[in-house]
Amino acid sequence: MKTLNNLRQNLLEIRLRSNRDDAQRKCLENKVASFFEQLNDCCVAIYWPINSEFDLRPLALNWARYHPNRAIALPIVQLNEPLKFGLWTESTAMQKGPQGINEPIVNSNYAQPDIIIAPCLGWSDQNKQLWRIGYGGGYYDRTLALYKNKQHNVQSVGVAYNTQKVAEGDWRPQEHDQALDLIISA
Ligand SMILES: Nc1nc2c(c(=O)[nH]1)N(C=O)[C@@H](CNc1ccc(C(=O)N[C@@H](CCC(=O)O)C(=O)O)cc1)CN2
Ligand SMILES: Nc1ncnc2c1ncn2[C@@H]1O[C@H](COP(=O)(O)OP(=O)(O)OP(=O)(O)O)[C@@H](O)[C@H]1O
Repeated sequence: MKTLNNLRQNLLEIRLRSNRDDAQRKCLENKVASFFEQLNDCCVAIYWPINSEFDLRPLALNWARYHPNRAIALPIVQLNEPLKFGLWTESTAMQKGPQGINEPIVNSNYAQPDIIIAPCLGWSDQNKQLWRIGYGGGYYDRTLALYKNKQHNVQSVGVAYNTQKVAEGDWRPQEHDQALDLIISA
C-alpha cells in the first residue's frame, strides 16, 4: 500500500492532467450539467475551485439564474471545525479563508444547504458505498457527521474524473470517513 501522502500527490497530478484535457473536462461538464438539470429548487453548496478542481460555478449560476428559490452556497472554513456555508451570487462580497480559498462574507448569516457537492482528490467504490479522498483536513467528513447527528437531511455528492478512482488495494475507508450519496464522474 502506498502511503496516504504519496497517494494524494499522485491523485493531484492525475486530476491536473484530466482537468487540462478538454475532452475529459467536457465529459464531466456534461454529467454535472445533467445533474443540475434534474435538480429541484433548493440550496446547493458548491466550492470555490483550487488546485485543478473541476469548476462548477458557471453550471451552478446557470441553474440558479431566474429562479428565486434556488440558492448557491460556498464553504466557510473555521480551522478544524465542521464547515459552515454562506450564500453566494456573482455580487457577493468575498474574502480569503484560512487556506486562501475565497469565501462569502456573511456576518454569521449561515446557509443550510440541502445538497453538498464536494471536490475529490480521489474516490473509491467499496462495500457497496462511495467514498471520497480529500486533502486530509477532514472538513467534509466532520460536516456530514454533524448533519447526520442533528438529523439534518443533506445529500452528499462528489465530483471527480474516472481517472481519480482508487482501487481497494490502494486505499481503505477509515472509521471517520463518511460515505457519499452520489459521485458525478466521467
Ligand atoms: N475548493 C475547495 N474548497 C474547500 C475544500 C476543498 O477541498 N476544495 N475543503 C475541503 O476540505 C475545505 C477547505 N480545506 C482545505 C484543506 C486543505 C487544503 C490544502 O490544499 N492544503 C495544503 C495546501 C495546498 C496548496 O496550497 O497547494 C496544505 O495545507 O498543505 C485546502 C483546503 C473547504 N473548502
Ligand atoms: N467527525 C469528525 N470529528 C472530528 N474529527 C474528524 C471527523 N472526521 C474526520 N476528522 C479528522 O480529520 C482528519 C482527516 O480526515 P481525512 O483524511 O478523511 O480527510 P479528507 O476527507 O481527505 O479531507 P477534506 O474533507 O478536508 O478534503 C482525520 O484524521 C480526523 O482526525
